[in-house]
Amino acid sequence: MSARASQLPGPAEALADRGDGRTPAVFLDYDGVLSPIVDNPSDAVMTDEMRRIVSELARRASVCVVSGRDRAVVMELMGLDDLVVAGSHGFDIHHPTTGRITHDASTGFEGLVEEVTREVTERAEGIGGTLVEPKHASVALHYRGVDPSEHDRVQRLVDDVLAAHPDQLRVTPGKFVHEIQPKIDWNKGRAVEHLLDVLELRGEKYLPVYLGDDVTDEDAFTAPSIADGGLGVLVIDPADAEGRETAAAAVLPDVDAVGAFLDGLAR
Ligand SMILES: O=P(O)(O)OC[C@H]1O[C@H](O[C@H]2O[C@H](CO)[C@@H](O)[C@H](O)[C@H]2O)[C@H](O)[C@@H](O)[C@@H]1O
Repeated sequence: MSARASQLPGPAEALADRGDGRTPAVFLDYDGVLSPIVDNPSDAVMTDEMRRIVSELARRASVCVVSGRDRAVVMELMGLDDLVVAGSHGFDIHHPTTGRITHDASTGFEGLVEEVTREVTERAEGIGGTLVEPKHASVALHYRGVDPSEHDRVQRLVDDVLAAHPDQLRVTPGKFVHEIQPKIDWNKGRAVEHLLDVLELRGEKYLPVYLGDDVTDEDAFTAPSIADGGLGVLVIDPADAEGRETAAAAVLPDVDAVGAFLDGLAR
């Protein structure tokens, strides 16, 4: 079910309505949730204060990070290596003690991703302001720094790449970024469901909570465990909330509010 973001309550109110005292199983997106959106992706380093909050929460509850980023990159930006992290939009999942967490969609596309990353990198060199971000299981073409008059060229580049691999690739939208991925039925929502199984977080004891800010996070908000009985929290600037339909059940306005919410969770 989708709602206008501007009409949703804060998560504390949404949780009070549920009033069930379950232990949260927390799933966190990275950019726009644990770190504010900035011009250069490599500048999105998590603050010491957010690191403290997330680490302390992980002592009280299960915490997994589910990011569009390459797993190694998001771990470095967080400065934490003791959390379960699902990188590349949930394709590449790692547990700090047991190692790689496999799933049906996790292998078989490495060569294609490498080939497409090369192709995108070569073609993007001709468009000023683009930034190519290679990942384990996808490639991101950023255009935040591209003059708006050139956005069509960026779109054409992506369309051409997709047209050359119509059955193998898809593109997911983001904030001034095109994410080119294998065309596989896997996303952040599937990753959350998989993690709930593998980490044995199912049952009436647990409340699955997912915080995200982007279009790809809607896959997690609509995942059965979040949509039915869990809690999806959209992080969105109130100025943008009127124009955003979401499957989340609650909203927070910014990264600071995320910190305050996580700090108070499971106490
Ligand atoms: O799923 P997430 O952890 O939220 O990652 C989504 C994408 O985030 C990054 O790009 C976005 O944030 C950048 C830093 O604030 C910003 O410069 C960029 O315009 C945004 O699109 C990241 O670079 C991507 O790889 C992620 O897929």
